[in-house]
Amino acid sequence: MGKSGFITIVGKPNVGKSTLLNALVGEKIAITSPKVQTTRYRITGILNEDDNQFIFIDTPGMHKPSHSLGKQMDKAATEAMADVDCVLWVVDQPFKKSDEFILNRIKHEGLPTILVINKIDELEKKSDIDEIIISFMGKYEFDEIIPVSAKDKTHFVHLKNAILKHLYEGPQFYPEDYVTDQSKDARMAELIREKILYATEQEVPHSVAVMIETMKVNEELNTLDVDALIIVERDSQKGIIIGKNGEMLKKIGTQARKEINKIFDLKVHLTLWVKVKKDWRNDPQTVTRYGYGD
Ligand SMILES: Nc1nc2c(ncn2[C@@H]2O[C@H](COP(=O)(O)OP(=O)(O)OP(=O)(O)O)[C@@H](O)[C@H]2O)c(=O)[nH]1
Repeated sequence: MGKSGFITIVGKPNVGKSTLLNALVGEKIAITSPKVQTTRYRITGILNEDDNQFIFIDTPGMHKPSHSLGKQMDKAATEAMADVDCVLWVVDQPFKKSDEFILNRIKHEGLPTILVINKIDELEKKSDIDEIIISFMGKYEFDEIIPVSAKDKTHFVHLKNAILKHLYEGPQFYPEDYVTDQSKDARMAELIREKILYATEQEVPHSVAVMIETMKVNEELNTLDVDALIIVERDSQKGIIIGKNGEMLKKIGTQARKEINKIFDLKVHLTLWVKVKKDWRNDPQTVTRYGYGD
């Protein structure tokens, strides 16, 4: 009988948690970007392999929260560490004082934890990996310390074998064709947000939320008509997202549509709307309504 279980992926913002999740599952489940704090809620990605089922939980990068959205993100990451079989703590640099925040939570949960050193493709010398390993030694009784590259899928067999030791024999939790707990709406909204993260700078990416308003099958054209709402915090941000003569919005729409078509094997007709909701990230109710709350 195969094994199955839950594995939470935690770490600071931008260390490559979502890239690792996608690479392990073999499908784009979570959006990724070079901007910090891309992931805003916990996302489950499921890998079925050789009768085993790995249920990975990707979490928002842990940081000291400064607004309601940040508090919800932090809560999502912390709660995802309860009741799991194993934790992957992803890092890409030697231990710093700022890592104590996560270390203390890991110590508090006391779960089997694998330290995953990511982005080794970017390191020039083997001694750079050693430096990271040494800096984390003695901080916690890590089950294993495994250097990987989520980008190149390096040392994945070793990583999966290390995880398997903590999973349990028994029936699988999800059907074999199930890859994520996210709804189609949520995945589409996230793909649109990803294109905005790449297209905008400074505070704009962090001020954006995306919601799918309506989704209707158009039988005449054999398309799926999707209306999505992009929410920003200020009028100036609305101007940036729309761009001169609407060019920015058009670019975001085209990129999102192409990827949605590919991932869902669909023909989508996507219409984007932009709305200002002042300081929405500071309003707990709005944060929840936009899908980032409990
Ligand atoms: N070179 C290299 N880049 C990587 C690797 N893994 C992730 N990245 C890049 O690092 C950046 C952040 O990746 P994400 O997967 O979004 O990071 P995250 O930890 O989920 O980020 P948050 O959502 O902010 O917590 C992206 O630009 C990725 O392409 C890797 O193994 N090698």
